[in-house]
Amino acid sequence: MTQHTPSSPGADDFDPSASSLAGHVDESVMAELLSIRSSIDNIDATLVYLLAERFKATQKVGFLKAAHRLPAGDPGREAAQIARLRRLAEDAHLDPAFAEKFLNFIIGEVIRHHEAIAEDHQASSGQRPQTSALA
Ligand SMILES: C=C(O[C@@H]1C=C(C(=O)O)C=C[C@H]1O)C(=O)O
Repeated sequence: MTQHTPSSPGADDFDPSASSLAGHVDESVMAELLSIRSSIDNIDATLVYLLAERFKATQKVGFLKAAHRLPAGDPGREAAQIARLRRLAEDAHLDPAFAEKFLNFIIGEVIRHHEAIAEDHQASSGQRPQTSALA
């Protein structure tokens, strides 16, 4: 059996110099590209850790809602969050429409998780599914 012991958190078989451009562009251009990509690699790793932490928190919300038979989605909270993120995005020179789309994508996934948690909770406690939703 082969043992895999990463030398640093997140180290794996990732090749930071992997590129379809290798051999097709000037070496100095490639060097500059790889240097910029090293920042992109750090940012992407951070995004994964941030999302993992966010989902840890939203899972806790899902269990709390299931235990108290609350609806998975909270449109009032979502509207407030989206308005806030749109303002932050504008200040940060990020397209607010993209920020909204991205948050909506994540929220959609969170709501799916909450629905699954509620179903599991109802199945294990013998309760009937909750049909009412708050507007
Ligand atoms: C996490 C929650 O559940 C849902 C998911 C949200 C989110 O991912 O930010 C926000 C509101 C809810 O629709 C919550 O109610 O706080």
